[in-house]
Amino acid sequence: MSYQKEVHIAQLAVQRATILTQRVFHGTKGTESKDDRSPVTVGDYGAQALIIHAIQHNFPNDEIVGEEEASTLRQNPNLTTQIWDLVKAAQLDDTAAEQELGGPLESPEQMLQAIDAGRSAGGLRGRIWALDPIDGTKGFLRGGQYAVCLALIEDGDVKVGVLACPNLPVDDSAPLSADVGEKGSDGEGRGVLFAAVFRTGATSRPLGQGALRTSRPIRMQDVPDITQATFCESVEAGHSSHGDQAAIAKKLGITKESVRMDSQAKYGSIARGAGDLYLRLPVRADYEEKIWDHAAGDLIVREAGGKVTDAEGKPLDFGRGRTLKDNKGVVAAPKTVHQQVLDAVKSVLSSK
Ligand SMILES: Nc1ncnc2c1ncn2[C@@H]1O[C@H](COP(=O)(O)OS(=O)(=O)O)[C@@H](OP(=O)(O)O)[C@H]1O
Ligand SMILES: [Mg+2]
Ligand SMILES: [Mg+2]
Ligand SMILES: [Mg+2]
Repeated sequence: MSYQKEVHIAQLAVQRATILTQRVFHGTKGTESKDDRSPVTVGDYGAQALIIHAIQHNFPNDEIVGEEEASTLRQNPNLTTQIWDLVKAAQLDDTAAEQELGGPLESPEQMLQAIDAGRSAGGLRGRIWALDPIDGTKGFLRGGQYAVCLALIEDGDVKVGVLACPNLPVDDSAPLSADVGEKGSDGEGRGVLFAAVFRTGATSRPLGQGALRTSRPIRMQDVPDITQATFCESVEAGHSSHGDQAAIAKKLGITKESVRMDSQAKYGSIARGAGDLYLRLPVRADYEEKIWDHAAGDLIVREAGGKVTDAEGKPLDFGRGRTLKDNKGVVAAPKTVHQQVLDAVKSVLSSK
């Protein structure tokens, strides 16, 4: 199977969803108090509805594991109306592309049903889409990095992965910096769409509507000297262990500051050679990573010449349900240096 239709639809679907998420961000900027999470709630539900509608239109027999579900939304008609107004209005300029996605949704009830179609339990058999409508919620709220993430898992293996990152530079060669990571902005030159298909490589293209089909290949960069590597990690100290990650970097002789950014933008950034390593060491032993937080990024990095494992060196297992219950942590690096990085990870973890 070539998965050409799947990747094409997935790209258009996340692209359309970012029209909504960007409108939500701009529409609420300055009007909400800093700790108000309502924009992300609206964005999460709206983006999930739009993407599931597109999947169901094109692949009606596939299952979907989506992060959100509509039960609390059903109790809140005002919020439902607010989201419905945004969902109705989020359309691609390209009418043929819009038709390919099934066109606009028909009613608020259809929207709620679409959101709830993301309830699959996942597992080892069949075609299952993993969807994170807004990954990096904190990044989204502060105008920093976030991603709209969609992957197709077939019989437990990721076959297609797409990541829309509205606040990353379009330019694949733009170096990572703390500014790109933590602040970001969606001004000129920002917005990138990463994609990968199993065994055919990874690509990026501008997220802007003018350039629907101008993908270019991306590769991780060589790391001839690990001490010069740039590593990415989560912003939130509660999501990955900054202390362990600093100790691993030190063990490798890395002196550069880490680049902290929210979301799977970390996977996209290393896949295109803007950084080198992504380290995510667990803070709590009982947390199970969710498949929608990793599936697309895992494939994009592997197809760009990288290797992705957990902290023990096992590949991420997407066939175990809604979570990566057999994995702890994430270590993503170019193939050539992955073992060296993993040795440092094991050494730091065993000395704790
Ligand atoms: N305890 C714990 N440990 C690890 N991961 C967790 C944890 N709690 C939440 N999450 C998930 O982290 C997702 C965001 O990951 P990031 O790497 O972007 O983290 S951060 O936002 O920079 O902190 C975030 O995804 P979103 O909810 O889509 O933002 C969560 O699914
Ligand atoms: Mg997430
Ligand atoms: Mg999310
Ligand atoms: Mg969440």
